[in-house]
Amino acid sequence: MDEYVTVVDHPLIKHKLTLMRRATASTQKFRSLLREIAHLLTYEITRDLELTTERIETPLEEMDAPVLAGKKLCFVSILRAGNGLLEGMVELLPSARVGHIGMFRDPETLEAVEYYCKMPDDIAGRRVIVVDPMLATGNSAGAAISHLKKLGATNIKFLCLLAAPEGVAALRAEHPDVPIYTAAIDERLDDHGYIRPGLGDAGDRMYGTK
Ligand SMILES: O=P(O)(O)OC[C@H]1O[C@H](OP(=O)(O)OP(=O)(O)O)[C@H](O)[C@@H]1O
Ligand SMILES: O=c1cc[nH]c(=O)[nH]1
Ligand SMILES: [Mg+2]
Repeated sequence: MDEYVTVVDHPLIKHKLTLMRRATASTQKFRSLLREIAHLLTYEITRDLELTTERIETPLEEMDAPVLAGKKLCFVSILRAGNGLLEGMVELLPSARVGHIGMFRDPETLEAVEYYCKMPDDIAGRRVIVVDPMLATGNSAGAAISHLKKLGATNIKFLCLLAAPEGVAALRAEHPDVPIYTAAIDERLDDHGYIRPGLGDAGDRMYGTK
């Protein structure tokens, strides 16, 4: 891998991801773990946010205290499963703008089919973080990022929970300017485009649709 791929390596993330992988994890447990991991991943992916200072008064004296500058952030959730990560992210950064892009994978071709898109008008000027728990073939993330670039976005990162080596390679090739952050890279993709060992279908596990 290269410097554009960050595996966020932390014992808490590894432990919580293991709990999510277990086939016995309930829908409720799966969702709450995803939200918790989203907090930890957000901590890492926002490490380079600029700061400025504000003059404040503590109970004892005045000081110049650090605050986030600009706050021109936009999170883009790839529906449906992206919303599980998004929820945890907006808890940490409640002033971020949010865009949604609906994608499903054609089960035969594994190509991404877009069915919805709603973005803030000023997306071109924002730092964009695209989120989807699963990076399998890379088709969904690649198509979502291409759409955002057509809308003028130039500063884009991609955040997922679990990636296949094939998806990382495909996304690096299609969008070499987009850094990828993930909690883990698994062994492989299977013949149906599932990440192995993986955790199954993230959307179905989050929403109990299977
Ligand atoms: O890298 P890819 O091969 O494109 O696979 C990853 C995509 O597959 C899943 O979505 P799915 O199509 O199951 O839709 P859902 O989120 O509505 O369940 C997942 O949430 C990603 O969006
Ligand atoms: O393993 C996979 C692959 C694509 N989408 C998922 O939700 N899981
Ligand atoms: Mg999807």
